[in-house]
Amino acid sequence: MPARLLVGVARPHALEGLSSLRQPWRSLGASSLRAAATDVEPLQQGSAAATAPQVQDVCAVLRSRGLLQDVTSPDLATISSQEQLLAYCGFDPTAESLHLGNLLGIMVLAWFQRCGHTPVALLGGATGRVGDPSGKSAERPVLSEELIERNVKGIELTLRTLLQPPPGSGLPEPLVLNNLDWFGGMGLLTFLREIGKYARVGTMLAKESVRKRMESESGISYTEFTYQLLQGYDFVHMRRQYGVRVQVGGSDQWGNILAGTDLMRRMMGGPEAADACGPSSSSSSNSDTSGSEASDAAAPTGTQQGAGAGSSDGSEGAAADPCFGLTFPLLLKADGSKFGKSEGGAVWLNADMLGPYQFYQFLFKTADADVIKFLRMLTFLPLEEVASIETAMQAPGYAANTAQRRLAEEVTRFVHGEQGLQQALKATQALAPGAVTKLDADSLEAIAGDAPSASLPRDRLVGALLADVMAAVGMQPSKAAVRRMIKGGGVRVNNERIEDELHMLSEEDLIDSRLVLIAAGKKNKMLVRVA
Ligand SMILES: Nc1ncnc2c1ncn2[C@@H]1O[C@H](COP(=O)(O)OP(=O)(O)OP(=O)(O)O)[C@@H](O)[C@H]1O
Ligand SMILES: N[C@@H](Cc1ccc(O)cc1)C(=O)O
Repeated sequence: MPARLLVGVARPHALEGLSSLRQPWRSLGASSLRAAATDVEPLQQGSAAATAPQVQDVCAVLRSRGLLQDVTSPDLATISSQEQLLAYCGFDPTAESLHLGNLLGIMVLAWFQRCGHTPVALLGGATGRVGDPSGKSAERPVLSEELIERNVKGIELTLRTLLQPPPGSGLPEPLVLNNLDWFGGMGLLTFLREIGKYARVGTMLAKESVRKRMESESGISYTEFTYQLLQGYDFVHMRRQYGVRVQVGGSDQWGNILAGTDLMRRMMGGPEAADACGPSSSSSSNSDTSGSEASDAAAPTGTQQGAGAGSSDGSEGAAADPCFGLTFPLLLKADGSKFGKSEGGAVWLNADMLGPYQFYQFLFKTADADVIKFLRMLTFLPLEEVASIETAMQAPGYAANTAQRRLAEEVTRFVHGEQGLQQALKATQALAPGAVTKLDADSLEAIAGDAPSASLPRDRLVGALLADVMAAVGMQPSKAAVRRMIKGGGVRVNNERIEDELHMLSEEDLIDSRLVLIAAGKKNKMLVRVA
């Protein structure tokens, strides 16, 4: 029996019992991984191959979920159904947290993992110091070393947590690497002799990311121009050291990914590497390549094959195993702009930067037009279930936002765990107008980032007129305005409607003796703390 594909559960922790995948390579050192990966027997239906590690065609899965835009060779489909592969995605530490757009890369790695392959998360400790010009109209600011280190820690934890397989699931453990480990100690002369020698300036200049910036007034620095070589070498290095054979990234990374396969061909040489690592013009799995860097896709490949063949670290044999690049479409907002961190209003994955309640609420507000697509891309729900949600949406009697609720629950559970989801659900219920759920201070703190907050000394809260408090914190322009709102039934304290214009706040109104939530109408909420 082929391995069952692991769908239907949002968080890997919940996977126990679902998997028949094993991981015989788990106890192997990193350098043995490649050998182990090539020892895998092809999977055969109903044969003794049941004892071999189980792998599946990851391209078919990714395509069905809308997560495959381009692939450098269609052979990846066949090879991924026969051999265990290591697939990597890189993340530069340009912020303390990853964001919703980055979740796509994590999902793609997670699907590789669920198909029996090893996900490799690469932290760009070195590349983050250089700055990727892809998709950027201006030079990136230079971040301090301390900030980069802090950011690395922040995103590393998220990657490790989200890619952690449940104990006993049999899914491969993730590998988390940092490119500062190989670039940190590399001198300029080594870089120029060992890497730069194999790069072609013409090809580098032709990259969309470089070309666009060269046309701009400020141009491009030599530093950012070099970025593609660093990312390219990452692939070469990880292939040699760990047997990584696939690089994935958003469609904006196509140029950098090709820089990797190109450099690999030149540095490692051999006709097989040349054949397998180059992009194939017919390989695009999706005719809509709008997100890809068009000129990069058309960049000449296979020219100067094997130039400088052979590598200084004696890994020529690696050329026999083809390597691949794969991109997924960018996650776009309703206005067509990319979910990112530089574009403002980032939907952070780190709970310290965006609490589970706000994260949940953001997904809950997904437009009807996007929700099915997001269910496919951002959750592990079986596609049949997504299809039935889609059908239900068109049927009479559909309760509005059912699909959005499911999306928000699945993604929040995956990112923030069951506890985070429960916190988000509790705050959501408690804040529904007229809700009977009692608020607690933690739920209130969870929404604090959403509602503005203010502080007042205890003696200006306890025993004070509500109208005075609301005017003092600026919720209404005057006490008279507050009184009018109370009369109209628009004022709530901790979600309970206030009917008395002369209502006084008491100690009982202070949740956990430190917080009170005041609402004037549906949208104007304020969390008032005891100073
Ligand atoms: N909206 C998005 N949809 C899909 N993938 C994305 C999105 N944003 C970023 N990625 C992918 O996440 C990986 C890491 O991206 P990175 O953190 O550098 O980008 P970013 O957050 O968009 O940065 P910036 O906003 O500073 O450009 C890349 O593979 C990139 O393509
Ligand atoms: N260039 C990628 C991050 C990355 C870094 C190093 C790599 O080897 C791969 C990817 C980005 O900015 O999104």
